Amino acid sequence: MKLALGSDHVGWELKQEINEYLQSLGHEIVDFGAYSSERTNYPTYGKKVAEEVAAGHFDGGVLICGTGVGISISANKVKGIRAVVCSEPYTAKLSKQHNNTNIVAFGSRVVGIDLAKMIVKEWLEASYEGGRHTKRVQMISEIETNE
Ligand SMILES: O=C(CO)[C@H](O)[C@H](O)[C@H](O)COP(=O)(O)O
Repeated sequence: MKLALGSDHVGWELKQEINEYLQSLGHEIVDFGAYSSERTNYPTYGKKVAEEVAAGHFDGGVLICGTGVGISISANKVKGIRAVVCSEPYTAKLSKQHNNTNIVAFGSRVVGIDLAKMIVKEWLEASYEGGRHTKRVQMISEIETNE
């Protein structure tokens, strides 16, 4: 898969490790920053990755900040984005199966590298189930349209 990565300065180090891991699994990665531990602002990167995914340039996105919360909130402000923030792989898996998430986010202050790897692996390997979930996901989209 072609994946867009983003983080703030707090998530930068973990993003480097996740980038290497995803490439080792054969995925094509583009890192949209941050590119150092110098203090920056997570909305910048949440928005950029979300816009790239929403535009169809990537199959999905991975976002990392201190908790995963701010950067995922930022991403979810972009139309067409369903970003999940999670700290264990079960939520990541079901977010794809039931909610058709297209971005997974987590926090470098919350999960270590091994759990982060499990989260992204479960998320990437899961597939959206459609069926009874289709109407609900459409209802989410309609919220955006009716803004
Ligand atoms: O977790 C985050 C947002 O949900 C951010 O990484 C931190 O809250 C924060 O922005 C880190 O910035 P700091 O100025 O270095 O504390």
